[in-house]
Amino acid sequence: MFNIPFLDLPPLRAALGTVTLPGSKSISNRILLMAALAEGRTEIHGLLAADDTQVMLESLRTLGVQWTRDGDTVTVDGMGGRVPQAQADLFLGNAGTAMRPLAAALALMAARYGGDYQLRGVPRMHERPIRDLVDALRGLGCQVDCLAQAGYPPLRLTGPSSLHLDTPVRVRGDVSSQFLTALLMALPLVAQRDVVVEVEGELISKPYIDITLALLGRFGVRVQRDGWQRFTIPAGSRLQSPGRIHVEGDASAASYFIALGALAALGEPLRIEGVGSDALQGDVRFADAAAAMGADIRLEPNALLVQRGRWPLRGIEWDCIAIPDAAMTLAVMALFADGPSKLTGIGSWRVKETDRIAAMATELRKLGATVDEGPDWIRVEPLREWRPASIRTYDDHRMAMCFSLAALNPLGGHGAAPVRIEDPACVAKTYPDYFETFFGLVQADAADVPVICIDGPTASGKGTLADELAQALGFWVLDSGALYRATAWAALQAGLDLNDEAAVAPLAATLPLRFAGGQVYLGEENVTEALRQEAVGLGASTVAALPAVRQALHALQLGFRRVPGLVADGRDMGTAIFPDAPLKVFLTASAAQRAQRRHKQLIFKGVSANIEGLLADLEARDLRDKTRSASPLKPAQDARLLDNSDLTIEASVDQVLAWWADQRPF
Ligand SMILES: Nc1ncnc2c1ncn2[C@@H]1O[C@H](COP(=O)(O)OP(=O)(O)OP(=O)(O)O)[C@@H](O)[C@H]1O
Ligand SMILES: Nc1ccn([C@@H]2O[C@H](COP(=O)(O)O)[C@@H](O)[C@H]2O)c(=O)n1
Repeated sequence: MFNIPFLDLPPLRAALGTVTLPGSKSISNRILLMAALAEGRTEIHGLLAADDTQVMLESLRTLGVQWTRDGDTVTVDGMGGRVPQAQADLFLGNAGTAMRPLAAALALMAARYGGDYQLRGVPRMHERPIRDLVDALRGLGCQVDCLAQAGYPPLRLTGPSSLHLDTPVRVRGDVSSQFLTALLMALPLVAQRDVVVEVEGELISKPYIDITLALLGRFGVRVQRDGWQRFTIPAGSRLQSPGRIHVEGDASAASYFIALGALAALGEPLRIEGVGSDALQGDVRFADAAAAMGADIRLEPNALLVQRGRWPLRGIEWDCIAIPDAAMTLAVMALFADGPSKLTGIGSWRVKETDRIAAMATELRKLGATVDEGPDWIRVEPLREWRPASIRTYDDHRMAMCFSLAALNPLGGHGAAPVRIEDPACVAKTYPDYFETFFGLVQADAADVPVICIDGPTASGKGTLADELAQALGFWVLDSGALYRATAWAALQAGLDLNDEAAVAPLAATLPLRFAGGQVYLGEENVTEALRQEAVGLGASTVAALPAVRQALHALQLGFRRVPGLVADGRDMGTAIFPDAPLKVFLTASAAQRAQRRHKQLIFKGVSANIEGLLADLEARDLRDKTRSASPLKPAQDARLLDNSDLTIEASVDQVLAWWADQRPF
């Protein structure tokens, strides 16, 4: 996950590949609660691993539920209808799918057996209305207190109290369908007699109720539904574990990849695995809206294949009442259409993680779009002159994910503009690896992918600086010295003369080199430590003077220029490999300083060394690197010079980040 203040996306032009969706958030949290309330042990496969499921799991543990995790399988020992802990204080973050169902289940538990539970969340959770559920629970006879503001969390649920199950439970359905879901999941706990729930007002997000009913069915509870206004939980209903259950992929998350395919899968379709024609989730109907805009979509039972169909996309008017979450993606797709698009039925956006209508309109306008909004609709004009924009995400995972698609702007107008996503880590709520997955599918012109070059003599701190910059910006790193070191090491292992250009160059061209998890591998062998030996460094500077070796490693280095960007450390990054890089830094420090740093580094690693010897070695290496004919060590003409002899690592990093910030258009 990119846990950084912002993530810059370069302009993107195509998409290709296969994505396997994470488990559905809505299904994961429903199953977790049902498994906890049920009799028996449930093995849940494909559970979403994200913030919203984590708060549910932690809450269940606080309530005394036993569960274990093995990869994406969680095994829950059901508590058989009674919560072990009669008192608990639960923090539920911003997870509506945890707050509402837990409120209903614990209110009924407290009423029936006695108890005292407090449910709280982040400040935004305390602004999200829950009055309709509170009213319904109070109507049932539960004791529910709103601890800050009437109708909003935090809540306190106490008991015992007597329940009135003989008259229908009434709940409003026009603000959030989660209130009805919460009641339907909790009422089997007290269904000694038929319990009837009546919905007041037009029920929104009906497909989510279908999910609830289907999952209740898997747990042995067959709710009778009369239209969308009346639901009966038959007397004697009890939640019983189905044994094993599988969570289907997240259909709302699929919307980003459906859109990606519709916009940018130009030759062959993007394959989206985890949801398909037999999906439970209503958000899979997003595919209908995308198809109406022109996407070419094929449905398989557990997969979607999407590619560009009509182009430009068609502007649409669409009632999104059944797909409120996925509908946000349509608003960004609308920028690529041939006419305006109007999305209606999205009043619930106002009470989600943020006021999504206001947030969407504000951020689309930053890109240059013309947007109108109403209480429950938004209208978006297509965009031709895109502006680089820094997109605020409002602690809303869906804002971050759907605005990633704006980086495809070269497909939808003139020019090519980078897009900045602020607080990209907000995707942790439902899809921690979203950006890594997205980057694995998209393609950019190499020239659009930014590179920061850090060249300079040995032990000046290039590697350290490059790693810190890459971490701060979410970029890849190229330690080009490792390529020359690996060549030298492999040549030494093969008993070659390091000056034998004809023998060493073919070795460099076919190095089975792999970087993974901060380690360097040659074939299956981890050579990270071996390559850092001083003798190998000296050998590297010998083979690096051979033009055929440099030529052999050239294409390999270019391959590191990948979305979202690269920090490249070496000797000729700015002069020979990435001459078009937008920022080149030539990093130096006095030879004495560098010898001291290297000495300290080696002593720290437990390698004995003396400063005089190190100084002599590094001066010899500097001389060879500077005086060789092929790509000698020297600053690029447009490089910024940074002498860090008297700078801390932090100060050097800040300086380069400041130079970088100056160049960005945000
Ligand atoms: N500004 C700095 N102040 C003090 N120490 C530093 C500074 N920058 C780097 N160092 C330290 O100097 C040592 C050498 O740094 P590093 O390995 O990053 O250099 P390098 O230029 O990449 O070397 P090489 O070219 O040999 O790979 C490390 O121990 C690092 O922590
Ligand atoms: N772009 C580069 C990088 C390195 N070299 C040569 O490799 C030697 C080892 O590099 P380190 O950065 O790992 O110390 C170095 O002394 C150079 O001779 C190079 O030529 N070009």
